[in-house]
Amino acid sequence: MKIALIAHDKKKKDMIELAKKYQNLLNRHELIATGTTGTLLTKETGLPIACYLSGPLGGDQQIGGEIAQGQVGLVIFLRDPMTPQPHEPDISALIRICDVHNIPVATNLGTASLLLSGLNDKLTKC
Ligand SMILES: O=C(CO)COP(=O)(O)O
Repeated sequence: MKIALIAHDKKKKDMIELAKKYQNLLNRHELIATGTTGTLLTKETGLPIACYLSGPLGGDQQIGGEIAQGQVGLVIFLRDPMTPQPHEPDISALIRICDVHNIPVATNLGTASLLLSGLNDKLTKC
């Protein structure tokens, strides 16, 4: 499954910890990410990640395009609800396109942990 990983700046530390915790699971999937998130995750975890443009430069839209084409199965998007983002329309569009195509999207750490542990359970039972 292709999994998209995206985190706003104040959530990048949480994303790194999450990726380390679920490293074995993530390793079994194809990973894509917005530019800064992906670069940081690769450096911190060694996971192979295809890095797209940085979010404010169009990375959210690139990932949204893949979701619209049915290529992404899960989105982890750790959003910062306390900081205004210059590309807010792109962020809304990304969440919307997940809803349009019924793609699971976690926008906070609690949901992300639940989704990844659920996926882990499912794979270990197979
Ligand atoms: O802004 C983002 C998502 O909206 C994340 O982009 P970066 O991973 O490039 O910081």
